[in-house]
Amino acid sequence: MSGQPVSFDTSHPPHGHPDNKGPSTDAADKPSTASKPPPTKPDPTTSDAAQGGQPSTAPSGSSELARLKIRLQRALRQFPDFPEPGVLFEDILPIFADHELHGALIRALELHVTSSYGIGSKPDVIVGLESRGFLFGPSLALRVGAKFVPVRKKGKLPGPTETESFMKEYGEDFFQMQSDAITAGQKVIVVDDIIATGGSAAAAGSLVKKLGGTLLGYVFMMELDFLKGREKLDAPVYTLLRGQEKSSEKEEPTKNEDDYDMPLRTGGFGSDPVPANKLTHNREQNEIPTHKPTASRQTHRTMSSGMKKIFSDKACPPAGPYTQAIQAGSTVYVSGQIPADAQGKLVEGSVGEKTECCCQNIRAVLEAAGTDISRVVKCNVFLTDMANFAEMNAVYEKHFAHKPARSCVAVHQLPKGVPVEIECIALAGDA
Ligand SMILES: O=P(O)(O)OC[C@H]1O[C@H](OP(=O)(O)OP(=O)(O)O)[C@H](O)[C@@H]1O
Ligand SMILES: Nc1ncnc2[nH]cnc12
Repeated sequence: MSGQPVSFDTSHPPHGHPDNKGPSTDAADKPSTASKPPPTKPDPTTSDAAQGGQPSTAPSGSSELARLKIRLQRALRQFPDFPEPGVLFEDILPIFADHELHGALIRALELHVTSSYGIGSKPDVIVGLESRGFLFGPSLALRVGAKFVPVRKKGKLPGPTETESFMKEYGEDFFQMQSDAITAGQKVIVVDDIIATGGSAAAAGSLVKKLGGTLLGYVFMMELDFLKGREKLDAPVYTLLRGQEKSSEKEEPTKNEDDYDMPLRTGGFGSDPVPANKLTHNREQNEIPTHKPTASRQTHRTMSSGMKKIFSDKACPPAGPYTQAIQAGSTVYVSGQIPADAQGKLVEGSVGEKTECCCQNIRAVLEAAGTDISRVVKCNVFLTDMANFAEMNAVYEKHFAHKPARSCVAVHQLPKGVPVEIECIALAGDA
């Protein structure tokens, strides 16, 4: 799928532009400057051939890095609606499928590390996150003379381990490191392909610190800027390539193919609505595509399904393959709301306080849909214990004063061990 507009601003050279030989304007270039060349001498494995045909005249670290980045950026692909509808998936694998690009990637990362962490702050350990961090972490470690240590999902590493939890698409997950993987005071860089919400990287950073390591920083191939994952990290963050920068381009005029004079990356849907949580769902209210969209079609045109996704950043974000609410015609279907806040964190307290949180989430989602709680037609309340009915009801009736139709059932279990969940169906604002 070529010829799709891209979303990043015009200060960035577009993907694949034939004239794009100048240095990237990416802020990520900053740590490496001509006045601060890499402290280590290039070794034979960083020769032109190994680097995929870089010029034989040794360029300065920063200009070489800029050129490598342009080549790498062109190779990226995006797949809309993978692994589920509404997700714009960044595919880094074409880089590894081409040995020159693969070499370029490792060289680019090496340039960053050697120029940013000179003598005295050279990393002792590169920590890679399962599983895509394993694709390049070991090669980078070899290049910079560090050891490689994996962070793995729970239950994969033998012997004593340290464990850290983090939130991902289907609830909580756990990362582990072997307890003896890092010795106290060792300097560590954490690497991974993508930082999205930052949960995985933050958990890895915590593990490094638990083991006594000194966290020098994080290095990613790509960042989904709008998710602000880097705010979860307390060490410097470097991102090599440009990822999705915005959750939606709704406010901007649709660009035409003619606005671009170059081939764009295969499968690029950069101007499309883009993901927002761990699996990066569309952040705003977006139409659900029912077929593979063309660039202009997916750029904010009404889709033939007529369904609209609703998202509120004031309610608990989706924690799986669902949307907070879907508007279909004049009806809004709100997914079951559990007592978790806008960061997805479970609220503590009584069943009454938890019911209050469920109701507040419903209010926020309905508001995002342009309607409100007084237009709720039907509620379904799920309790894990009917003994909590009265306490739930006392809070519920304050919110649903107009007494919509309701069912209340006791269920064996609810997600994340919560005692109450409430879903509802409402009339849309314009109904
Ligand atoms: O910043 P976050 O929101 O935590 O998301 C980023 C993580 O998500 C992806 O991994 P995934 O869990 O899909 O596993 P994989 O690498 O095994 O595919 C990606 O490779 C990062 O590790
Ligand atoms: N949009 C995305 N593409 C690839 N990997 C991801 N991990 C989290 N979000 C992702």
